Amino acid sequence: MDGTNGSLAPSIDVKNLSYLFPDGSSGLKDVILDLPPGSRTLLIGANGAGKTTLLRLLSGKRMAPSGSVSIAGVDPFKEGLEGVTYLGLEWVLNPIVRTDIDVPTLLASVGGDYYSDRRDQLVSILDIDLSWRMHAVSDGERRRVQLAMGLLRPWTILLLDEITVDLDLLSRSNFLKFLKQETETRPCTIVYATHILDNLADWPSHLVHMSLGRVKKWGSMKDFNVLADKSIQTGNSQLGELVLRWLQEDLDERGPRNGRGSQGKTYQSYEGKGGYGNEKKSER
Ligand SMILES: Nc1ncnc2c1ncn2[C@@H]1O[C@H](COP(=O)(O)OP(=O)(O)OP(=O)(O)O)[C@@H](O)[C@H]1O
Repeated sequence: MDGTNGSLAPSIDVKNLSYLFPDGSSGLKDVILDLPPGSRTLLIGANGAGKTTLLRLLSGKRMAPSGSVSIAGVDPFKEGLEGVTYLGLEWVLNPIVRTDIDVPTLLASVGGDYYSDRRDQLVSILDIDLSWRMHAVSDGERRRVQLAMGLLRPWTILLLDEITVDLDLLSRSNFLKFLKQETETRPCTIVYATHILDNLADWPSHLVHMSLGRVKKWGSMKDFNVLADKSIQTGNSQLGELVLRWLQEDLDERGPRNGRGSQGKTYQSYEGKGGYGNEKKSER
């Protein structure tokens, strides 16, 4: 926990949280987490590990899990969650940001005139040109405007599902600095799911490692003994090396998706079922 406002910030407390998708398949199994007020947590895991599922549950977007979730002492499934911002794919895909609309109008639509100081700060940090029209900007420029929109209201919990992939290195670095400063200057807590660890080693206060719908490990950066310097052999940060080891262990435990002993299908099991193989054969 950093800063003087940490104790006023919300904690995230998850006990034995399990979730089944509507098709009956398992989404989360007995997830236990205790993230302190004012923490900045990186949520780490291979594709399909369950990061989005967990973030959506924490935001109250999915219902009726077994187990309990408490955010700042409030159960997001029973009571409305004030101050929780979840920024993920659905939010990114909102079509309004591809129409012929100007930036000031968009920012005003999410409270920009009310939170004018924050608006001006975000416009500056994300290097946004107020004369842009949204149908005529690059992907990264559009993402910067979206981030300003998403972060404008002063949230107390921010759940970020990798949405910085389009940002150039400097914009991403400034954005992450801004988030760090937020947790240090006002009561708020962040969980950020990402695969991109470049220049991130001194950002998190906590790490969570997920695999196959479970939280395998979590703790503070100190618990994991991760420093911000680079490995002499590979040039990777110690954080990068730790995560590579975790993902390799997960793959070794699970086995390849279509390999022997896995539950995944093989190409063979698709033969005769109208897959690509069949179409190609019939063309010959
Ligand atoms: N609606 C659904 N019904 C059934 N299974 C689903 C559904 N949505 C996701 N899954 C499965 O749940 C698992 C976890 O998905 P999730 O999106 O949470 O992973 P993730 O860790 O966020 O992955 P990524 O890094 O690729 O974004 C995956 O194996 C996925 O196929």
